[in-house]
Amino acid sequence: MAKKTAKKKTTTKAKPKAKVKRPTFTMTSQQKLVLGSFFIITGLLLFISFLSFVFTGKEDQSVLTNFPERSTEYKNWASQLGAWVSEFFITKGFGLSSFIFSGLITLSGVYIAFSLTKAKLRKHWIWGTLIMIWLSILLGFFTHKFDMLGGTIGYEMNLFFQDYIGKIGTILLLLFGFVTYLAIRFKVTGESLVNFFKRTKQNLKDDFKSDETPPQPAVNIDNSLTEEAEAIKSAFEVPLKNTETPKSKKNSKPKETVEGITMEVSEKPKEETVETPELQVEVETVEEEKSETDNLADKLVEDFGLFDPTLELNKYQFPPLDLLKKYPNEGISIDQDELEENKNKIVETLNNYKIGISSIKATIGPTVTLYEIVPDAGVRISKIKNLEDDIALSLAALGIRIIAPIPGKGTIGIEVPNKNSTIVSMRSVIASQKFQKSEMQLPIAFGKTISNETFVVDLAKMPHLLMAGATGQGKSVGLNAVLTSLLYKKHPAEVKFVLVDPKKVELTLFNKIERHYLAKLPDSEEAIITDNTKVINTLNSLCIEMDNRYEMLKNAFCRNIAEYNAKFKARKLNPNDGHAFLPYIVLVVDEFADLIMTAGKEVETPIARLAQLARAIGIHLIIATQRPSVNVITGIIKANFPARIAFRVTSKIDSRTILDGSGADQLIGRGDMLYTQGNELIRIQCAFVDTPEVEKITEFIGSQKAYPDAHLLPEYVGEEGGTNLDVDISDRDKLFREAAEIIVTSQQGSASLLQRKLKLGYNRAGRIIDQLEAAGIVGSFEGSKARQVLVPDLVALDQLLENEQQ
Ligand SMILES: Nc1ncnc2c1ncn2[C@@H]1O[C@H](COP(=O)(O)OP(=O)(O)OP(=O)(O)O)[C@@H](O)[C@H]1O
Repeated sequence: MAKKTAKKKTTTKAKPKAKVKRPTFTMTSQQKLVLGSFFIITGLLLFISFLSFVFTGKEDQSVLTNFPERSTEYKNWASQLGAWVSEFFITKGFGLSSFIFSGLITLSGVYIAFSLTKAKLRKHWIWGTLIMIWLSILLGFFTHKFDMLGGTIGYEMNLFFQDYIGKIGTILLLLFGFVTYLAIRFKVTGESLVNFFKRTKQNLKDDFKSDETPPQPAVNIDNSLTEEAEAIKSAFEVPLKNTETPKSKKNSKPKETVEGITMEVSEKPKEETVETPELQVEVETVEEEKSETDNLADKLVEDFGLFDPTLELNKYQFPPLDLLKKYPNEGISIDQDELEENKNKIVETLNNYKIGISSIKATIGPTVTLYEIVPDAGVRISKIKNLEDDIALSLAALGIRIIAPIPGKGTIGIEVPNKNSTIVSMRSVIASQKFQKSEMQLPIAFGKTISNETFVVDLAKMPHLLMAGATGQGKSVGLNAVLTSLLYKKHPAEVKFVLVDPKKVELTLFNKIERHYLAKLPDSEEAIITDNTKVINTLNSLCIEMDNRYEMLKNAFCRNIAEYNAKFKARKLNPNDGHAFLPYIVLVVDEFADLIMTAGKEVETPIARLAQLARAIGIHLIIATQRPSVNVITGIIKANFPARIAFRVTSKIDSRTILDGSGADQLIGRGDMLYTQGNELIRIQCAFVDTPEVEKITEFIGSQKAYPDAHLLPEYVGEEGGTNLDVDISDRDKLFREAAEIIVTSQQGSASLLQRKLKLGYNRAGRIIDQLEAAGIVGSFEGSKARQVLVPDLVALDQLLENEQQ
């Protein structure tokens, strides 16, 4: 019982002890800088005083004995204070070794100001103080002649030792101190000392020897010796450097080198051993065998140069930068008051939640400033994350976003909108080096990041983009920025746009560049698609284009459009075999929600198909929507659009639908956006391009020589095209006869042959085959085998078709 109570007592006693928190004092970076500078200045002042004391100490001494007065004149460069401290440290203290003290004070200042490791500073202080004492005792031997050498302390300590162990004893004791210092500080060993002396002796000998001795083979030095050499090297860095000998000398004394004396050899011993013949592997490069076509291609390239897709419009001029507007106050101005005010607000708010801050850093962007916070040690980031909403509320400003923690940094970010935001002009991002020098396939300059860097991404890498945002938040401007970027970087031969604009207003300006940059269905008048049924046809046509391109890539043994085009430019692909230079195709759909609501699956299926497969063959989709609800951005669409942009949306749910997380609901609008390509979110101020600017650009391009027509997409005959066509001769496909001839000449009844030769889509080719079957030209479907061709030659075909007419 008694034991128990005793136990209890001890535990109850122990508890409050554990609870007691030692107050931790952490300084902000600014405080550190102030304190650090104070130490540096003090250290320098001490140094100046000491130095001056060496020359003026004698003269000042008489004055120093008196009580200090303001009028008294001092010779010391730091006047009265300098004379007093120097007298204290040098005469009464440690003599000349007091200089070490001034050095240590300055060093401390540097460590504090730049937040360097404290452990190292502690080491400097311990060793510095020991050296100071040691030196002052040593100099104490001479203090009776020059009293400032060892100072009173050094002199007295020297005398103290002399009284007990005599002069020699004191000298030996100091020597012992020196050796201990070398051993501990520089890890010097007896062996390394012996080696060092041997080496010095050897070098001296070498210096006296003539250079006539013929060079001898190099000798390996084992690792243990090299290690020792390293140890001495670190201990005696300076002497070693001085004794470095030229290479010829090193090699001239094999015996000595075997003993492990020649340090220099260890620097590159391996290179020398590699010279042994067994180790050298000769790699024979086998010349790739060239095929017949390769030889022909080389000859063509030799004669005509690489194929130039831009040749037809070789006079085409890219729009000049001047067409884009300059804004007067574009540079970022730093408002110190605002920064200070926001900082205080953040610190106060976090303090209210008992979250201490050890440092805070601001990065000013065009519309938003990022305050990066390092919380006090022990504050859990999850706590801040849980308080996200409350903190945003307390800061009471629209557009605050908290990132806890900033990925990869472990700090917490609070983004606060600037009172005066600056416009990021399209001109500034287009003119940036990053954009101008980019080697990307489809570079897009979206705007500027929070650290005011131009943000350029490659659409080809995305490979499709989903854009969402409530009305009036900058979506249309964003789309224009994308199109403008491409217009400034890509020749009309290299990229084609398919524009879908149900609103009928946003993209109409691009009509002017129809014959340069737009692609359309063969029978349509307008290149910009505003009608929903036409959209379905266009999307299916793009699917056909995709299938065709895959076929072309397959035949050319290429994995992607870049490889294919490179091969085509090198004239390795014959246009007579159906090959052609492939421009990138960018499909832009504005108001995707509208489309999905009216056409549903009919649109979703081809879009999903394109999104899944089109990346390799250069078709890229940009889809914009006002309503980012789940029935518009369905799972299948989302899964295929890893790159997403969110302008401001009205609810957290919308934000989740686009970005898989909140954040877009906390944006400030007017082009403030979040970009993700699957991982982190990047906040960007979208570049602003106004309608008149776009108009000027399209006019400039439109006024130049153009292609005869817009780029034609493959024809797509809708499902309503009917399956009975095959029976009725008059309703046969326009290409029926041509197809029949191809099939008969090649004696191969396959749809893919027609696809390839006639550049048709799978559906149309299939339909023609059905018609050929009905006409008795090919046999019936036989599973995976090609159909049988029932007509032996072209003459028989002519006869058959003529008979049909009668
Ligand atoms: N990047 C930007 N920088 C500055 N202001 C912008 C920016 N983007 C948009 N704005 C401002 O916001 C207005 C609306 O932009 P925009 O027309 O692009 O919105 P929207 O999202 O397309 O709207 P809606 O869906 O109704 O067409 C612009 O007229 C402009 O004043």
